[in-house]
Amino acid sequence: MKTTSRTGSSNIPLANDRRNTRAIVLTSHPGNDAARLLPIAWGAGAAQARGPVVGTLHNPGGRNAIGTHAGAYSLYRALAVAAGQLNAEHRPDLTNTAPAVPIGPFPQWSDPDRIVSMDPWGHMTGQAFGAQLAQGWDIRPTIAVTKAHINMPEILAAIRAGRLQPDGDVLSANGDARVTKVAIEPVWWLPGVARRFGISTTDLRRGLFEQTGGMFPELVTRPDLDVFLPPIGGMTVYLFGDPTTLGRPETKIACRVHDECNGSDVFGSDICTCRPYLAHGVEVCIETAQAGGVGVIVYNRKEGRALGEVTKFLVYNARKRQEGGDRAESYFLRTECVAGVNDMRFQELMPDVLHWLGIARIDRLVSMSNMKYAPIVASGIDVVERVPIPDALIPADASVEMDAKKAAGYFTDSVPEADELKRAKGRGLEE
Ligand SMILES: Nc1nc2c(ncn2[C@@H]2O[C@H](COP(=O)(O)OP(=O)(O)OP(=O)(O)O)[C@@H](O)[C@H]2O)c(=O)[nH]1
Ligand SMILES: [Zn+2]
Repeated sequence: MKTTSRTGSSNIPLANDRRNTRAIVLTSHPGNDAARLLPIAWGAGAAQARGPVVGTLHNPGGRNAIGTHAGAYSLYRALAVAAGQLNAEHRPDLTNTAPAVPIGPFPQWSDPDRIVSMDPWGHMTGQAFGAQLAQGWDIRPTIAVTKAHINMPEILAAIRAGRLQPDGDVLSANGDARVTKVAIEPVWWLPGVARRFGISTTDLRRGLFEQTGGMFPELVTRPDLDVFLPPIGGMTVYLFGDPTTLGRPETKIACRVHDECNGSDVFGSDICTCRPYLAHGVEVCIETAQAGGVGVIVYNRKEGRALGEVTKFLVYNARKRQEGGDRAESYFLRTECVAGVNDMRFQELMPDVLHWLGIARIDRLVSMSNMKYAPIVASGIDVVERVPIPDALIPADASVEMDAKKAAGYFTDSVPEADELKRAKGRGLEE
């Protein structure tokens, strides 16, 4: 490759020569200074006692975690560096990037087993670890908190139908809703993740090592490093109402925890209920915020029940081509045939973000999924009411999915009869 080529508008001086001559330093064996000088005491009550997570790539001895920040994008970063567009030594200038609204600390942050899949101090790195930053440690935020206005056609329709009333604050007459939005990257404390699933840390680390094709040797060679920045998508939280009232027992909370479905969420595909239920969740959140509470939408990047979109589309074909047509009875089976399981979302980790927000009770949980409800309750959060999707919002082609979920134990008072499940209700491939 020609190392002098440069594209894009970056003015960062290139380190091409260094890029090609820098020694490769293996991080797979102990002797690591950061792990000794900045140990992480996961779940310690105060930031200084807990210590910062350091995933820098500049100094292999300056790390106390496995993996890299924004792990899901690390290969794009590798391309940018290899192509000479990004200086591998670049350190972010974090001026003015601090949270737009303070969140926490909450008592839940100081229980090591309560939050194991994100860093509760991840948005407060500048504030909490100023001393270490001043010493030159490369400490980066894993959470960013900002503010926005969002506008969804379903919310405008709810205003027109008289279900929502604009108040000029939470909701404007043009359908704009004011939100605080939070982007969260995963940070796994491996002993806690293993305990959540009732497996040994050794088995977890071995599984992670093998299933990533040996991408992170430290998983097996560095038992002194307990924190892993996994190369997977994180989540986004949308908060409606005043987030500074979170953590107070009197604050009413509405919540939808939603898993990504690009086809429906973004493109409006009618094969499932994802976007309609998400929009209904936003409506309930706005109502709750207008009554003085906080509405919480958690959007997890777990496309196709964490099986991925290719698997999902393969399954759609299999469902629609099978003898007897697309029907609820074989809905999960068709997924299992392709993926080996019908779901890999591991909702056991999902309540972490709710504890990070200081939530101890959800007044209105906008979900019918027992796979979400059970871990939320088991993690110590009370759920007062479960809000099903209104029947009128279920798209025509989604009735196969809805019947299958209800038959599999979805929260409902209308479990479909066996005959219903056998009946082809979904469209064929050419319809
Ligand atoms: N693999 C696969 N995934 C699907 C299919 N239909 C929907 N999904 C995925 O299933 C997930 C649906 O998640 P949610 O909208 O949170 O719904 P849920 O888990 O059924 O629970 P509720 O909260 O009651 O809606 C998303 O990740 C979708 O991408 C399908 O046919 N195959
Ligand atoms: Zn969907």
